[in-house]
Amino acid sequence: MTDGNQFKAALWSDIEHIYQAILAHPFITGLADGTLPRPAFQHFITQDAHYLRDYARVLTLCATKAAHEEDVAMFASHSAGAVAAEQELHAWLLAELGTTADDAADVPVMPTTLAYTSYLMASAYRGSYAEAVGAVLPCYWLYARVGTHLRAAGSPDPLYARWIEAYADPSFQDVTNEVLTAAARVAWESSAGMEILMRQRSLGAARYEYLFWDAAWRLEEWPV
Ligand SMILES: Cc1ncc(CO)c(N)n1
Repeated sequence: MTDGNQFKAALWSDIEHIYQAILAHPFITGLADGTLPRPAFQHFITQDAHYLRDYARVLTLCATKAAHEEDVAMFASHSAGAVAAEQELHAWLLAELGTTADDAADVPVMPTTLAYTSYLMASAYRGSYAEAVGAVLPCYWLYARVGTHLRAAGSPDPLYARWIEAYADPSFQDVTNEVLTAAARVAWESSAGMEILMRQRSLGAARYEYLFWDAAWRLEEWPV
């Protein structure tokens, strides 16, 4: 029931402090200035490859729940195309890091990765279309914003620069804008109560986005 632009502004104001915390995190500042230790980057890419497998499934659930056929097609295409492009990038980065996507797939899914993908799965399976969109929106939005922010300075490390380029790329900005448009429309078509649930799902996902960087920085493993 809220106007689209107003709703987008509300969603961003909910998560902006998390975006600022991400930009200030040593993982991100290290990507930009090239000081991020390679093991932390490898941990991140390895866990992100696990993440993307479930993320693709979650996007198909968004497609299934969508009310409008454009949204069905959009989420199905992101699940198949956009995620595949990221997996290709990851396979290339893993090769440059001296390993392979197959070997990375054998590394256990670490606690934060499991928590985040479980959160997305639960939001999409159990929630409404609005809640499912709320949960996936920060995945797009924060990466698009982080990529754009980092591109301004680039990175002296060629692998980190390549990663930054992928998310600053207009194609990633385009898919993000498509989902923002869908989010604004579903809010407009939803009740005030559902808008609140959608914003809660988005805030939770944004918190996991922060934790995901932090887990890589800490080289998180299962303590037991
Ligand atoms: C954890 C995470 N969030 C968002 C994206 C962007 O799709 C990604 N690759 N990984």
